[in-house]
Amino acid sequence: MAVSIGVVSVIVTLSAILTYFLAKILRVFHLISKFDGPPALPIVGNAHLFHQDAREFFKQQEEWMKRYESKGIMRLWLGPMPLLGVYKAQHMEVVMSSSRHIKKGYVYTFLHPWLGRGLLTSTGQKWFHRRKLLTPTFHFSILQNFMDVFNEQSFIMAKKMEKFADQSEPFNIFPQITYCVLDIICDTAMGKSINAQGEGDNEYVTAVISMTNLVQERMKKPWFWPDLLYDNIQSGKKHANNLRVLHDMTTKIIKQRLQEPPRALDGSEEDAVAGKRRRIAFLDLLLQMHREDPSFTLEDIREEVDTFMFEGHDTTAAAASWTILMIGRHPEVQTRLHEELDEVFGDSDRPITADDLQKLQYLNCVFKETLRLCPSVPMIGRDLEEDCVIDGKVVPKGTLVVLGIYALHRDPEQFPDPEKFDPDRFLLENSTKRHPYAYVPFSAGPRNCIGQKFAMMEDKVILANLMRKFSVQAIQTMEETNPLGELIMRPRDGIYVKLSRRK
Ligand code: HEM
Repeated sequence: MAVSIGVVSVIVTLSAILTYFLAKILRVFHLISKFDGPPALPIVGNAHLFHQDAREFFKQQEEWMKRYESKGIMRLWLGPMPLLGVYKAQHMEVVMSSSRHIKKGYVYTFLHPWLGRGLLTSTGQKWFHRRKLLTPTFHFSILQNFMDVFNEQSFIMAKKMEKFADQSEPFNIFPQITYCVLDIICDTAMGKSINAQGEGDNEYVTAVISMTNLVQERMKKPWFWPDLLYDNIQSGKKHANNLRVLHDMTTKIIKQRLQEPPRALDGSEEDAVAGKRRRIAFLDLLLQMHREDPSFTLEDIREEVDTFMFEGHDTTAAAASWTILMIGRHPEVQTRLHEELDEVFGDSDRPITADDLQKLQYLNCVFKETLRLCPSVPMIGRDLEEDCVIDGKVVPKGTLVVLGIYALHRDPEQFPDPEKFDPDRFLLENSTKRHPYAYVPFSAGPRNCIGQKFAMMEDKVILANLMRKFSVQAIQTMEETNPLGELIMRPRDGIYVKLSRRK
């Protein structure tokens, strides 16, 4: 009798657990099925439809987004996992403005080995604390100190470009800009000059570029996801090797700098050898925080320096390169830009100041319009930790919400004739009525890009210093560059241009 009571209670408990999970699954299925999307199969969902080729996959996403454009919501099943793509301003607002939906999607875990649980990858209280701690490091007064670096490196790049000027063969400008922004981010994040723009191979630069590519490759290929498998294939071994180079370098620099006397954080100190102001880097500010509060450890500092290195190079390189493509394809825009630059700088080749940037309003519009059509971060993933309501329907906890910035920026209700490149859309008089979440290349709300002002200043200095010297002619359409919409939106086939000297 005692045995049968035991058996019955086990069966009852198991049934209760099973019923609980089944009810949960059915609830998710029931709620998600209220949203439209391509027909799905049991178990695999829509995974069998996905193109393996990166370019074809991006085109497929564009085609799907178009199909469900009127609502700006599209449902997909990644196997048994529900995914909701949203790309109307009012839906973006629901997720982006909330301080509850801040958990990054699963694919961000592939950044953990490199970036740890730093600002980009952490969530909950840890993220909140870090964000509060780091926000002052991006204050305008700190960024102004970086203008020297932006000018110095973009002058080096413009000088190097002279060899391409007036030659009949086009060249790929994307790698040149990437090396320039790598020099800038190493100098501003770590206070270290690595001379990526120099001729020689640099182990650290090679590792940053290779690591970024490997992480993107792994995100795209679910069969690369289990560590046990990944660690034993060629990509995984390369990943491990890069990781050693990257962490060795940042650890070495942090330790070196810790031995030195702290630098004046207002950048007022003179360098006795160089005879000019000693620059400060983000690292100096982070070390100061460590001195004041050792619970912010050296490992925490490394996470943040690595995060700035990762987030601060590909994004800005892509944005500046796409802008050059757009300028090179629109002669009327180029003429207006040259007129504005001539008005501010005349014949002078002096460095650009923060005040000059304020005056370069048309450049600002050109850059913003480029980020509309070619947002460096084309989409963002959020793992819902609680239900939310989008378009009057409940989206259940556990759904991966993909905020489609690329598609959002093409909403004809917000941007009539959306494929047309028209910088005037961003003149003050044309943008005041737009929904605040219709244009979000840097995301918006509590989890927006902390480096937004840095990126805008840096890229505008790079572009202005190039365009003061050269005219540019692009030989591809955007389509012909074969854009890929991965973690970063980048041209698969590079950006080929011809340059001619202005004077
Ligand atoms: C054109 C250049 C850039 C664009 C378009 C851009 C865009 C973005 C976007 C869309 C996000 C949100 C990502 C998400 O929620 O998953 C983000 C986050 C972030 N960005 Fe940027 N970014 C740029 C440049 C930079 C630079 C130069 C830095 C650093 C120096 C930087 C540092 C960060 C960090 C640390 C985060 C995470 C913030 C947080 O979660 O609190 N970004 N960026």
